Amino acid sequence: MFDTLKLIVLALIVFFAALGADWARDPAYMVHALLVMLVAAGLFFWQLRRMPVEDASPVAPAAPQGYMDGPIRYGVIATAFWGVVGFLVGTFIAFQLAFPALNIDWAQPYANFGRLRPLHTSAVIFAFGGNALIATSFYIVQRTSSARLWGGNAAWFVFWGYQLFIVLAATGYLLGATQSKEYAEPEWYVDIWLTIVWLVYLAVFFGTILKRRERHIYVANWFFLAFIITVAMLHVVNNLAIPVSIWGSKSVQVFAGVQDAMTQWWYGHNAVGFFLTAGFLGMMYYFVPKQAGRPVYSYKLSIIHFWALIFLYIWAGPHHLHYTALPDWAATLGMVFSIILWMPSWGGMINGLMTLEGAWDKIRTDPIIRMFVASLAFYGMSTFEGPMMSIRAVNSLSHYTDWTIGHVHSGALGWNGLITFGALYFLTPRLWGRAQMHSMAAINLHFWLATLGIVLYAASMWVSGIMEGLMWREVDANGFLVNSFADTVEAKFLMYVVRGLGGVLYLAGGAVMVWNMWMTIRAPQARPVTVALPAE
Ligand code: HEM
Ligand code: HEM
Ligand SMILES: [Cu+2]
Repeated sequence: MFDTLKLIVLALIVFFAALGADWARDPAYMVHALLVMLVAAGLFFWQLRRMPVEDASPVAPAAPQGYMDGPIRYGVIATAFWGVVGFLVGTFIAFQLAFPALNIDWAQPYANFGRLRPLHTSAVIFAFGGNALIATSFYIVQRTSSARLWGGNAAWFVFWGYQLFIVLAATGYLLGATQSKEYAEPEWYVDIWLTIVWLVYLAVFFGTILKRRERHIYVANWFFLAFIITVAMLHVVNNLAIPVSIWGSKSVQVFAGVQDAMTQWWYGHNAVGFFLTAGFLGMMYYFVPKQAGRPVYSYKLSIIHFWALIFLYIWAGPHHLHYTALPDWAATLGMVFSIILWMPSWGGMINGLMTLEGAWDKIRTDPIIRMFVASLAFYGMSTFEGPMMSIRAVNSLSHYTDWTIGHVHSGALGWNGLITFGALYFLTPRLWGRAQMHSMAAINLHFWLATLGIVLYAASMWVSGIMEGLMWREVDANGFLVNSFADTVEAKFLMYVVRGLGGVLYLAGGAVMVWNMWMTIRAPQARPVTVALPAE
């Protein structure tokens, strides 16, 4: 009965998607409708073939046992795949900025900087970071709750639904569909789809916590839960829009003017705070103690900095809107909260680093631990730099310059990137039942390629950012501006090349990791995959 219903729904989706493709008002909508039609048709036939013939034996299949690691294995591969794609596009747009001729004529308008930039930011944040968060949260919540993922195949829906979201978003950008909100570029129907997937994700995660067999909810799960709930709220409010037509991708924002700007940066800043910070802290609180073989340094500190972090982050958004039409008091509020935010941020860093107390020698001997430590160091750096940049006087120099880009990437490449690599190295052997990663030397090489890449990236952007900021405000004795905008662009050329080379190194490190993961997965199995059953 339920299976037949599924078939009917899928057939309806195929029908309406075909209609949408025919009546589409723009190319992005048409391509997306065709894509949805193909996916739904594929699912229709898959479902049809799975349905039992009439007199099939009535024996019910045994209820699955143990942890549900299938979607996590796929998530680990997806994380590595989208990571390399995102780094590749990042490196390409970095060279586009240095050599504008790379906006190749015949590939216009699809491959110009304007369309590839959001492709990069979404690929690294949502595809690479998002898959890492979903996979690790599913892994961690099961182990720390001694329970199998709630909701049966819902976890598979979350995985595949999320990949569909990524493909719709990415192809949409290339075809010119965007609502022009940074980190929230996808158009209305893609947003609706993500909302559905995200609510199922929340249900699976929270359902697993509810059926846990441990009395205690481990602190990593608090961070993941805060991340999932807050991102749902941010996503829905920031994407409130009215479509111009249900057969087209264009929509109109509900908010206008400065209200729209404030909503956007409330979203944008908390995407950093909850997606790139709280979720990744959840990862940190599981993998660092596990890999170090030590308990968390201070459980009390983890609780205090958790509540401080989520309370403070939400107010800091206006630091993105200094010297705009936003009222001064609001900008001051954002600035003050940003400065206070330094403390709980460092609380997290200290808790992570001090977990190594008594095991400091591991930094020398264990390349995975070294990745975690470097990641925490970059987290500490960018959460010191951020509060500083929130101060109005500093922001008047840094805003609109490459300093911001340097800040972003010391956090993104250093903190988010390195901790994810460490987590992938931790998970791959365990999920595929191998004794350890294929090559420790390759992890070491990856560490140095990535670190050197970050250093080149951040250093070149600090130099070029502060230089252009100072050049823009330089005036002569009569009060006239000394430099034209083009002068600053010219002056930055060398720094852009250095940044691009940093990207090449970081990308090369990613390629080494993919090779290492591939070799590990291919190696003969050392122990059974289901190592542990949820404790009864
Ligand atoms: C190979 C590595 C990478 C390279 C070469 C690279 C390069 C770039 C470039 C050239 C830009 C545009 C800058 C501009 O418009 O002036 C950019 C923007 C951005 N990238 Fe990356 N990127 C890399 C990795 C990452 C990763 C791993 C993340 C996140 C996890 C990330 C997040 C971002 C964000 C958020 C922006 C927008 C910044 C802003 O608007 O202020 N990038 N990247
Ligand atoms: C206490 C922590 C932090 C504070 C107070 C903070 C503050 C700031 C400030 C003031 C800006 C510049 C706004 C502008 O002039 O336009 C900024 C930009 C940014 N920061 Fe942070 N930051 C923090 C941590 C981080 C971390 C850890 C990451 C990444 C993992 C990050 C990612 C970003 C991104 C992506 C932008 C660029 C937004 C855009 O304009 O597109 N921040 N941050
Ligand atoms: Cu911010």
